[in-house]
Formats: sequence, C-alpha cells, structure tokens
Amino acid sequence: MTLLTVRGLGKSFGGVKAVDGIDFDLKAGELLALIGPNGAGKSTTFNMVNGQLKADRGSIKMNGTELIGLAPRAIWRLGVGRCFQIAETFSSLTVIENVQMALLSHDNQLFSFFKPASSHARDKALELLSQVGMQEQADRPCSELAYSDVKRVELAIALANEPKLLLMDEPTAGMAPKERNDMMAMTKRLVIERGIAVLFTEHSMDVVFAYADRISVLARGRLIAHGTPDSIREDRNVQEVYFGGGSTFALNPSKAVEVSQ
Ligand SMILES: Nc1ncnc2c1ncn2[C@@H]1O[C@H](COP(=O)(O)OP(=O)(O)OP(=O)(O)O)[C@@H](O)[C@H]1O
Repeated sequence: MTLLTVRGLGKSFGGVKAVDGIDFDLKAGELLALIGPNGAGKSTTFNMVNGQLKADRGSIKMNGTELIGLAPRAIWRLGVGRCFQIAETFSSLTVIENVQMALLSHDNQLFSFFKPASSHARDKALELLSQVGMQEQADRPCSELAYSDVKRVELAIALANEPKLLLMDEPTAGMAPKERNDMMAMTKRLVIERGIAVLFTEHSMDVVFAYADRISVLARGRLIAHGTPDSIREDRNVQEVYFGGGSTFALNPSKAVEVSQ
C-alpha cells in the first residue's frame, strides 16, 4: 500500500534550486534511502516532508492527505515521526522517563502537571524499550549511556508516537561498523514487524546497500536514479556522480545480521 506520494516537489533558496521537481513513492513496510553527494537536496526534501520547510511547488500526500501547508505538529499528528536528538535538558532523566514523556505527549497529557511522567504508561514504555533492546537499561540516566544506546532510545521515543512514516536523518552517523549494522538490522525488523515506512538519508554506503529496499539518488536537486540496491549500484549516472564514472560501490561483506521477511 502506497503511504507517501511525492510529485513535482521543488524548493529554491534565492537562485539555488535545492530541490528541483522530484517524484517518489514510499510503501508501508519499506525502507527507502535518499542518497546523494553533499548539497544534493536530501535535508531540504526531509524538511519539506516534516513541514519544517514549505515547498515552493509540487505535492506531498500521505494516505491521500496533502501535507504541504500543514504545520509540523499537524504532520506529526498524521503519523510522520522523526528521530530527534535527546535534548540536553532530558539527558538527566532516565531512559524510561524519556520514553514516558514521549508517550505522555502522544496521549496529549504533557501539561497534566498532577500526573508525573514516572507514573505514566510504564508497561508501554518498557515494551518500546524492549523493541529497541534497551529494557535492561530502563532506569539509567540517559547521560550515562553509550552513544549508540542513546540512538536506540531516540528511536523508542520516535516510536512512542506510533508513526506510520519515520524519517531518519543519518541514523548511523558516528557509529562503528558493528553498531551501524545492529542499528539498521533493528530498524529493518521494526519496519517489518510494525509495517511502518522509513525514509532515511545516509552517507555510509555499506548501510544503504545492505538495508534499503529501494534507493533514490539526488544530485543538484534532481532525482537521477531510483530503484533496488543492485540496479543503483550498476547505474551509470550514479557512478558518474559519485566516482566520475568507471567505478562502482564495493560489495558489502560486513553485513552482520540478516533480517528476513
Ligand atoms: N536555508 C538555506 N538557505 C540557502 N541555501 C540553502 C539552505 N538550505 C539548503 N541550501 C542549499 O540548498 C542545496 C541543498 O542543500 P541540502 O542541505 O538539502 O543538501 P544535502 O543533500 O542534505 O547535503 P548534505 O549531505 O551536505 O547534508 C545546497 O546548495 C545548499 O547550500
């Protein structure tokens, strides 16, 4: 089932066409990677989907509802989630308190001052933490966690809103290869189990080719290729953009975990 339909999407900054009329679709239960060299228009595309930037032209439909013109919070309410970094102010809270805060917000009770977050939905928070492999660290302050574990908690927080579509901006940046594989294998499992769609940007090509179901390649604001990892690896236009032609991406021998449907 097609969840997100993007057509003729465009955004300029002054004379720069950051995104220049792109089309793509995203189905439920699918991981779509948006890749491209620096300045290709990936962040601009992301920010238009979540409403932080207003498109100049085109259409972004989620289950038939036009998102362009809606406020970020309205788009979030429609089920478009994003992994945000845990803010400094929340890092002193425990892992589970952070997830409980997110559940409170989802249930519209953030301003219910008489109900502390610690009493809210502990079971549900624990369940989310177990899905990202963090239940045993539930009562530790986030400030004590390893970097890759913080990323897992951020994912649990994003899941608290029960997103239909999750946007992940370089989910494995700053991680070692093993952690990168663990993070993406877990994401893939969540996509399959929950039937959510994930749109992600990523500079680590090993991650992209190992885990994306499909890949869209941007260059200077235009979509130059779209397809399966194998077809993108062999695509002449993509090779030209990344290597100036005559070379291709290495096959990835380090994929640690197979996730099957
Ligand atoms: N707020 C802005 N004001 C002016 N120009 C911008 C703005 N945001 C992006 N741009 C320009 O739009 C183009 C696309 O930028 P964007 O950040 O979307 O690319 P990107 O693919 O995400 O790059 P990177 O991989 O480096 O993050 C670039 O030329 C950039 O300089």
